Amino acid sequence: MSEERPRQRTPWPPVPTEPPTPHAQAPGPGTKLQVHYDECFGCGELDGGLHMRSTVGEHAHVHAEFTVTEAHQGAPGLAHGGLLACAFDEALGSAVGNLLQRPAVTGKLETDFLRPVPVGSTLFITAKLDGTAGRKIYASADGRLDSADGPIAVRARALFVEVAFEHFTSHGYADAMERFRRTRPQTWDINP
Ligand SMILES: CCCCCCCCCCCCCC(=O)SCCNC(=O)CCNC(=O)[C@H](O)C(C)(C)COP(=O)(O)OP(=O)(O)OC[C@H]1O[C@@H](n2cnc3c(N)ncnc32)[C@H](O)[C@@H]1OP(=O)(O)O
Repeated sequence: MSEERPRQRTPWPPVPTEPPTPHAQAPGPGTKLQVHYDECFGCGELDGGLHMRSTVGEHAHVHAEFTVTEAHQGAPGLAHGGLLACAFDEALGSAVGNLLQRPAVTGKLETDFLRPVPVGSTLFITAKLDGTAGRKIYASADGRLDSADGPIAVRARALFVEVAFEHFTSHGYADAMERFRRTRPQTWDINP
């Protein structure tokens, strides 16, 4: 189960990109990121949610931790892969949204599950921005077992696509922007 084991991987990002430039008002290293929406399954306050919290690291990285509980099992004593993918979606989305301050949704999310993740373990996830190409934002993340320098258990790569705020109001709740602002008043006053 060495993390050096070669795996067939396609080039990433898959298209030519610009370097990702954090927004001038992006939170700096050490900032503990706020919940972006209090009913979010990943970071919100919902019973049964993942309750993930993220912190901005150096070099436009975002660090998140996800502790696997009995409520997250797939096989006995082991995390469900789909739930792990969800934790990565949250960490990657948090990096994209907070560092670029651009509203974006996940268009594609790819995960490599390299090691089993047992109940009681904590995944230390580091997400980073890899490049942008117009509305397309590429990001990737590693999840290490039980410490920031533990073995990599899960890797993920994602494409986020920037959307207008109308994406949320026309496909979700009509009052989506009020709901976002109720949780984080200033963030959603930015112009996309
Ligand atoms: C702002 C402050 C934020 C604060 C913090 C926030 C934290 C958030 C944390 C939350 C975390 C949780 C986050 C969540 O859970 S987000 C929820 C899960 N995601 C969704 O619901 C998204 C559903 N999909 C859509 O709405 C549309 O399909 C989108 C908007 C994605 C694109 O439809 P649209 O009609 O608008 O655009 P387009 O189709 O012309 O595509 C545009 C470009 O993208 C390329 N493309 C698209 N899809 C794929 C694909 N699968 N593989 C490869 N490429 C793909 C496409 O080829 C094109 O490229 P090009 O031809 O231009 O070269």
